[in-house]
Amino acid sequence: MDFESQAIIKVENGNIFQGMDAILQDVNFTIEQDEFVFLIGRTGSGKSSLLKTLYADLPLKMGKAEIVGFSLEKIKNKEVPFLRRKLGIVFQDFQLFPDRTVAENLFFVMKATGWKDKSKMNNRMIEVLLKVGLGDASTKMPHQLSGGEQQRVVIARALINNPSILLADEPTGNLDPDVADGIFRLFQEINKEGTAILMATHNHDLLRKYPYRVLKCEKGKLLDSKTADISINTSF
Ligand SMILES: Nc1ncnc2c1ncn2[C@@H]1O[C@H](COP(=O)(O)OP(=O)(O)OP(=O)(O)O)[C@@H](O)[C@H]1O
Repeated sequence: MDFESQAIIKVENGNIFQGMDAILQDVNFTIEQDEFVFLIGRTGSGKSSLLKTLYADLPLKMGKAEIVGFSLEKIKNKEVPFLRRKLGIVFQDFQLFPDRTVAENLFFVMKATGWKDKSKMNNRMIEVLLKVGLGDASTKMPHQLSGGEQQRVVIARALINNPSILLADEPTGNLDPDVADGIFRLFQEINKEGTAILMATHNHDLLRKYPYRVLKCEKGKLLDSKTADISINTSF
């Protein structure tokens, strides 16, 4: 039996590019199955670029990275949907379809990721909505929900395929502090149930309140609170 902890993400000497521009160099980190990790750094420092590389929206041109069993330096276009099926992605550019109900939004992702059985789809739709505290929202249109509720639907959608890890880019941005707190607590519950979380955030309050591990993009490097002293009090 293997008693070693299970790495969900392992990046070795990774280089993050936007086109020809090197954004982060010599990136090294591992995230284990049960971890909750904040990703911080000033605006433009490379947080989104790193997350996009992890879900294969940007190519890993140099170095090695493994995520949920896929090697990013080798991944082929046709394999990307299979990678994304194993990830939960909560991103600002992955918003809900405004002209479809909550249920239709969730079914859309299910169909795109290979679900076929209508009654299983219906059960899973109800299950993920209950998990995010929106058991009665399935027939609503996104505009009939508050910002925090819409974000919960986005999280429900990310949970559909039981991902091993959630990648979240500013999931509490644009929300009132109380609502942001509720969304954050939801992420904590999801984490306690065994899903790793990598969350990019500018929210100083969260960082002060919850002493999770921190990865910080700074001057083209990725610092890790496991091995470096990262100040979260300075502006970032
Ligand atoms: N689509 C793109 N094409 C070219 N360059 C880009 C693109 N998106 C981002 N960049 C550049 O890559 C660098 C890192 O941006 P990125 O969005 O990863 O930063 P970030 O830390 O997520 O910022 P923020 O906190 O504002 O979201 C910036 O210099 C940015 O201008």
